[in-house]
Amino acid sequence: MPGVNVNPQTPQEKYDLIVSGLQEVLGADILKAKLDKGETVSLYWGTATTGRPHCGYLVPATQIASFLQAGCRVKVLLADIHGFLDNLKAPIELVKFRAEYYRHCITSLLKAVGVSIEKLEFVLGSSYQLTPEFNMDMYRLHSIVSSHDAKRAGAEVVKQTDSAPLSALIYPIMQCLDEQYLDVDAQFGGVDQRKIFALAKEILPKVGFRERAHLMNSMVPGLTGGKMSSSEPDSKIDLLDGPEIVKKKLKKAVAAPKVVEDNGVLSFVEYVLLPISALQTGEQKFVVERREGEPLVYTSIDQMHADYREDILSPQILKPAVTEALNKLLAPIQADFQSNEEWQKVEKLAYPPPPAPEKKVKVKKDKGSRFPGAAKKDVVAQPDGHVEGPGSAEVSVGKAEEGLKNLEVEEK
Ligand SMILES: N[C@@H](Cc1ccc(O)cc1)C(=O)O
Repeated sequence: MPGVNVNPQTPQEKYDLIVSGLQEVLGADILKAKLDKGETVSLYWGTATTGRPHCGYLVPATQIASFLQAGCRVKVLLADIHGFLDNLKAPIELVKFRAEYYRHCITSLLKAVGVSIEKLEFVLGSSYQLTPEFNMDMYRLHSIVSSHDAKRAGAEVVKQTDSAPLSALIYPIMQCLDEQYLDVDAQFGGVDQRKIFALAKEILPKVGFRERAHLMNSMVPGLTGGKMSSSEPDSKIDLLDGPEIVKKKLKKAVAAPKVVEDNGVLSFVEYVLLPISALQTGEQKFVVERREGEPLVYTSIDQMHADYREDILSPQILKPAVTEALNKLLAPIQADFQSNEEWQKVEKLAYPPPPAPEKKVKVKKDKGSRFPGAAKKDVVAQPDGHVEGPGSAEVSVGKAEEGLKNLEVEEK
């Protein structure tokens, strides 16, 4: 956001701050018209509550910080039903705990990037998406959108398979309708949401609702290289990862020397660290210490790219600087977590540990299990809970650990 006024007064300055750092804006006139009338722009960002929020969430959080600084009213949609539609195997109660976990994470995350969270409102999807009104409007939209168009809209967002469940078609339409029900002027999301945004722009007016603006940020490569994926623990840095883990993960991060394209570490500086510095101090600044010589002081990403291409700024000196800055951002989040029992409790409920792995044990003594004739034989506790052993029928005895309750065993 070089040259952007972070304390905007005029409509133009406000507009410039809102769109700074974005890759694409659809319906700019909608925003400008509001600003010109001296009115407050309201917008929302939705997140489906699935895997644990990781450091990649700092990117939208930083953008939201800019929106708030520009005077916008911001809603964060905790899209629990979308989380369910996206992963039908996750029971709905789990998705709700996840929504609660997300609320804690995002609140703390926004505080960490310097946003005063009073200006922000969280909305739980299921709080209005289950009402008769919303559902009737869904049916109206279903009647005017072809399954082909619904499928295409979700192509980059919803899991695609040959015989996708109907939920994959409902998801994008529901996201379109959220704009109406959240009563906002604009929706913000990654460019991966573009096709859903385009569908919303097309279909809302057809059922008598107003067309919204759409703000998109680029898909920022994951900090550790490649795509950040919630399902691969090492590919992302969890918000609760302590300083040593962050250091280790960043050390392993892919950041080829001299290559600025698809460089997750540099992108993190560009989309998170520099904008945060600008919002907090009025100027973009990032300092890289060197073992010899003066520290390198950067005030724009272009300077950093130029030095990186020349290897003046090497991954070896960049990574420790980013590690330190990231740990500084994460420290207050982790302190919040440590001091918030409710958050800790909900974490356990939202992400229960995976079932105990298969365990081979030798039974020393059977103190009355429901496992006839198990004593002194080799038994295997299966992850799904039943215990198998030679000469025995499979007996289901609950979780693996549970199944061993009455057996005095020797680990093999
Ligand atoms: N589609 C968004 C989540 C979302 C859900 C509903 C919305 O209304 C907005 C956004 C994602 O990929 O994470």
